[in-house]
Amino acid sequence: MTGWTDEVEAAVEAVRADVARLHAELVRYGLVVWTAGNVSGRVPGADLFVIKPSGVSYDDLTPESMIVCDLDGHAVPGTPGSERSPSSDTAAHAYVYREMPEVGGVVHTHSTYAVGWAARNEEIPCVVTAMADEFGGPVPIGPFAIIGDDSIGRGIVETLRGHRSRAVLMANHGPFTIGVTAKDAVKAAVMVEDVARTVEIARQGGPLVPIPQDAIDKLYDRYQNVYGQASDDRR
Ligand SMILES: O=C(CO)[C@@H](O)[C@@H](O)COP(=O)(O)O
Repeated sequence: MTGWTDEVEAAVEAVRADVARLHAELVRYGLVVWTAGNVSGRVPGADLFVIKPSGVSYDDLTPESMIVCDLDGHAVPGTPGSERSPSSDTAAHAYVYREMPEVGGVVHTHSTYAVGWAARNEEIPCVVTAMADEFGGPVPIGPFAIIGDDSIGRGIVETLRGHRSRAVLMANHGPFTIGVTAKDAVKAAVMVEDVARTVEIARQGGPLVPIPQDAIDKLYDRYQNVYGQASDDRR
């Protein structure tokens, strides 16, 4: 018995379905191997979020197997999935939701090229328009942080708060992305791997040419405010 209102119950069901489905997108875009990545989504109108169980095959993820947590990262007792261990990164996701109320989704993957930049502790420089559009500049490196407690969350927040980028490459680990929804955070995870790969390959051919800051600003503004449809999540 959770004591949730009908509205909260309905919102939880919708986010469970959304988060379960979005893990398939990580597979579809080649961002994960085995179970090395996770998606979570905030429940609108409640101090709750939904995250996957730890180490469970993506093929076996269903809405009912998702875990509903409070913003301290504790599973809500008696809810479906609460008997399982949540993702190893639950405390990190919870910290982001507590500290950044504008965030509605968090994603982590070990996508190959983004992890390559993280392994070198090297930010991805803004040398292609797709980066200016999506991230508004370079994709930053976050601190090295131990897995399992809120250290990663603190690193994400200290790096991304006030930054245009919705992706951070946690040093020697990999990308974490945020979004206004879980789907939006998945999009950022797809895009950061795409630019990590493109810029890596470009650098093999010769020196990279930075985009001037005023052009980055214009590209970012257009993509955030004009590109796509007025009904898009980010507008
Ligand atoms: O990054 C790590 C471990 O390095 C984890 O996020 C990743 O393996 C996914 O773990 P979970 O299955 O979400 O517990």
